[in-house]
Amino acid sequence: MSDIITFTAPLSQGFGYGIILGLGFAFALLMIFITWALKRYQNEVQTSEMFSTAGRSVKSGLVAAAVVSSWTWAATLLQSSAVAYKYGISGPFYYASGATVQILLFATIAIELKRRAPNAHTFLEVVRARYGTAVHIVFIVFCLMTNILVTAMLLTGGSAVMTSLTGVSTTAACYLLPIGVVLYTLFGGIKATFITDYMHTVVILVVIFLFAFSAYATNAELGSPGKVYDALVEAANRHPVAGNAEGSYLTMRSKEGGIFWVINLIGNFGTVFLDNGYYNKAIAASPVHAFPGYVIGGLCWFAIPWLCATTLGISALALEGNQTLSSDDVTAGLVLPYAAVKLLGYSGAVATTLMIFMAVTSAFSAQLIAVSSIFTYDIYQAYIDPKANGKKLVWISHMSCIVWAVVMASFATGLYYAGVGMGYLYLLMGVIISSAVFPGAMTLLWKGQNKIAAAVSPPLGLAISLSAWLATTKTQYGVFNVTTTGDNYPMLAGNVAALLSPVVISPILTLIFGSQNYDWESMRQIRKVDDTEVAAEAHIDLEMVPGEVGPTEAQAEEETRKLNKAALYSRTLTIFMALAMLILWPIPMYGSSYVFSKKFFTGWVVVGILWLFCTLFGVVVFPLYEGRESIVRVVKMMAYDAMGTRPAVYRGRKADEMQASGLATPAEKSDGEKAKEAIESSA
Ligand SMILES: NC(N)=O
Repeated sequence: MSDIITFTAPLSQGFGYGIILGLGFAFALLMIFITWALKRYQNEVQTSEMFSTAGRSVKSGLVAAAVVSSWTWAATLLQSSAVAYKYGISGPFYYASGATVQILLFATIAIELKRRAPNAHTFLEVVRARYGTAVHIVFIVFCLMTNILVTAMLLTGGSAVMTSLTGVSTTAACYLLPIGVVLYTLFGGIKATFITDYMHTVVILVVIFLFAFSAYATNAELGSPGKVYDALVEAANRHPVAGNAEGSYLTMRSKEGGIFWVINLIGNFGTVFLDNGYYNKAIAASPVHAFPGYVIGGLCWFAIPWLCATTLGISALALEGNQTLSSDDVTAGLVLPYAAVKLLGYSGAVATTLMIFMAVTSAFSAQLIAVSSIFTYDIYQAYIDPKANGKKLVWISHMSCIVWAVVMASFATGLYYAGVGMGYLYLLMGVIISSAVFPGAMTLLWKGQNKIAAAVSPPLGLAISLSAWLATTKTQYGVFNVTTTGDNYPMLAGNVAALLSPVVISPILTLIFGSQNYDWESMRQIRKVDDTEVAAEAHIDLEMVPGEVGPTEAQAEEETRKLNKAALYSRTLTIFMALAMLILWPIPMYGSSYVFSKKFFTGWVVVGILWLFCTLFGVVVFPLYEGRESIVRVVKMMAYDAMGTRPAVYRGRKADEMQASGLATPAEKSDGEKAKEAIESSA
């Protein structure tokens, strides 16, 4: 019988509060600077359009980086390591592939959204335009449930790690973690969060490399794939894994791992297809960049949980000796911090605290933008004040961020006291939300689905999934508690029922009540908000703010032509990539019950490390390359400003107006025009 590992925080509480509050405020300051610079040098005023759509001009590199950062939750690092610890080498793959295919498939949805509703702010607006109020309300509920679950997982996972490593109170962590991120999201809106998210991703990648090189190259106890391999063989001798081929940790043939894979796949269909954040990013992308942005983002993201868990979850097994982590600690997400401290001691604890802080805050900021756009456009503007101007909508966006953060901190604290950890929520998410995935996707893909099918199949699917989940718990265990309801089998039943029941219900209801035969016109009629007042207050001409002026007719036609061409190509490519991750790669390995040889394991680890290098290129180097002209222009203008040699042409006046008001000289006029041209060409 192994001893249960007890945690002693290696860092001080002062360090924990310093990271949570200090880094939070530092990012808020940085965001104030970025927002100021974007306004001064790029004319990006925080109009309501800018706050939630970034002027619809973001390029694929930055879209990919934003997808990676908002899809890298605390769970991506913690839960993936937990399943590696429980099921062995298959766990990281099942986590990573089970959450990558949805991003790849979403690329297709992103194109449809751009084609069919070019002026939409949220997915829900599109639902309303097609089906009207009843269906809109159903989807508001499902989308908000998605945001509740994701935010709760961020806070429960993040606070558990902060407590285990620094000893800060879990309640305090739940309330303090959101402060900095709310501040910086308020100042920055979606565009500025794209930029800070980029920095968060850099930190996360560097920390994963640090741990990977420690475990597989430099660590005194492990230090090579061969030694890790030997330690895994010993671990399986001490406690063979039930349901794995030969009881080994070194096989993809894992029954429980496979069950987790299905649950993971289904839950993540919900958290991508029903999270407004992913539609927000598609909306923020310039039309032709949405598809490559999502494909690059998905492929780059894969390596994060895969290598992180193949390093930390596996190192926990290799280094635990005769001890073992309690199942509560595994569910709470503490495998990763345990392994990090075992590998790198004090530095491992510091690196983990930083990495988890970055993962929680960047994903949290994406949640805030998503939720605020629902409250602003889908609740306030839709039902409370349809004539609200841009200024009022910005205020509503800000208030909803603050209220959401307070409510979610309280909810996460409640979950902590109820003994519900991040791992439980992770398995549960599909049961609660995934019945809206099929009718939601069909809103953009199938002209037949009628209003009744769209309104009824999500709640009916939810009733079926809850029944399947609870009935399986009852028949398997006879009692309901966190352990029994959180077991793999009840969760599997609930998840499968959630995703698949609407696949049957929606077509049947469409057949009974008749096809809608939708012409897509009402989606195209969605209009932008009038931000004239906000721009006037910032002394900037509205037409100079990126995204405020629509394309000319010729430009729109050209965009539609490109999007139509991309639609066919994207469907083929994304379906092929999804099949490769779901069938071509794992199924032969599962079916053959192959147990890894030492050489194969070494190759597996090397591929993981190389893939993370590709990620580094895709979401760190590529966005810089793509944005090089804007970066050089902004840096040059900052230098002019600092030297006092450049007149303030970016104060939002056209040069002729500046002249009229005595602010400009003829030389400034040509600068102003150049600036405008530059903005147009960068947009
Ligand atoms: N984003 C996920 N599922 O890690």
